Amino acid sequence: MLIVADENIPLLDSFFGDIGEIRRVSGRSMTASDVRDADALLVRSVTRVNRELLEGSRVRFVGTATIGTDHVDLPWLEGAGIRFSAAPGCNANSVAEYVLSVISLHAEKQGLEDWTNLSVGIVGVGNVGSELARKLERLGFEVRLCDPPRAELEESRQEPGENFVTLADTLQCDVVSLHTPLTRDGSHPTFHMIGQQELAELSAGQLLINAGRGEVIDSSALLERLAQGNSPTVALDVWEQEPRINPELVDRVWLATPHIAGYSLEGKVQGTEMIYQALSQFLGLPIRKKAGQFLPEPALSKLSFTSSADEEDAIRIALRACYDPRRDDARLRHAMDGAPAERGPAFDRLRRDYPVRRECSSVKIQLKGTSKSLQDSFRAIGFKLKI
Ligand SMILES: NC(=O)C1=CN([C@@H]2O[C@H](COP(=O)(O)OP(=O)(O)OC[C@H]3O[C@@H](n4cnc5c(N)ncnc54)[C@H](O)[C@@H]3O)[C@@H](O)[C@H]2O)C=CC1
Ligand SMILES: O=C(O)C(=O)[C@H](O)COP(=O)(O)O
Repeated sequence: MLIVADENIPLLDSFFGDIGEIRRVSGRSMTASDVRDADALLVRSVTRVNRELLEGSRVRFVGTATIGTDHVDLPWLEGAGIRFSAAPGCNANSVAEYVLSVISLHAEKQGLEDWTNLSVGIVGVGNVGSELARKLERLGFEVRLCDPPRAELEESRQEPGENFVTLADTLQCDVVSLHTPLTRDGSHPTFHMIGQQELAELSAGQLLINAGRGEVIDSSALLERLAQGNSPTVALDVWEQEPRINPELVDRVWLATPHIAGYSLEGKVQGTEMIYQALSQFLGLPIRKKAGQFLPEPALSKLSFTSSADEEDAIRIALRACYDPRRDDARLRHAMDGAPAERGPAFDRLRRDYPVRRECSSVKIQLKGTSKSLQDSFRAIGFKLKI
């Protein structure tokens, strides 16, 4: 059995080595000739999986080690009888931690003494949005949720569900965080969902975060908005036309990262684990391996705080010890300084050579004499506590 896989999927040998022969190829430049004699294809988000890639091949199974599936022509795969599996939720916690770190930096920049005074609107309340909402609510933030597809579903089932609000209501919040998939059809398409009109609703003091897909924001409209007065602060992890992103937009936004919100080691390895499970099931093989067995000891495993610690400082220190988006921002800005033809490859290299980043759950926090509210905050973020 031949498995063709994106070389950037971690732990290929550990998970798939005893299932078949593995051929590693570049996900970005994968062609039909790379996959023609494969039985299974394993990809990440940078490979367009469609008729052009797969027609005439032996491929019977496609797995993507990602949450998003907008790079895959699902109707075509179904019509061709090819089994497909994604990795829903694999890196949801990683994205939620990215957003928390961004909000904490924003609160500090605003000189806020208590970051929970910010209201947060979440657009798209699936695996990522729900995980983020859970953490924020436990921390004490006011959170507004916008998810028309879920709202309609719950209404049609007459289920008591979340108290969803409209996009317009969400845009009134101090922070607006986008977590929808990229869709172009259906009753709630997200392509350019945030355009000129929506951007005009946002003003200085507000923070707009996009860690969903770049095309959810109309970037020409965003560039225009950022050139006007009273414009919002913007943090972008995802971009239109990756990897050849617009350097002018990078210049104009406050935080710019190269689509790495979901790049915790845990998130990536769980993605591999989920497609390993799906392929094993498809082939009728037992599932013997688990992500946890391949996760190394974290470089930072313990942090201590005593009663003298200021609560806001303690949370900031701990969050940023795990993940500080400013490092990724600096790397991306540096990559954009290169020659125009070099920028796309540089964007991809930042992602390929991404340093190991561990989630907050890998760090144990030792607390001596600290308040109950600080303990609750650490737990809400996902840290383990030793009191
Ligand atoms: N930046 C990064 O590294 C990552 C980005 N992502 C992106 O985040 C997206 C969301 O991930 P999950 O929460 O796991 O997906 P999910 O499928 O669990 O949830 C998406 C939610 O968005 C809602 N939605 C759809 N259209 C909407 C609209 N027009 N307005 C408001 N809500 C709408 C859906 O009803 C659903 O509840 C993924 O599709 C992917 O594109 C995911 C992981 C990492
Ligand atoms: O899971 C998703 O969806 C994502 O956006 C991934 O984090 C993207 O990572 P790559 O597949 O582009 O490495």
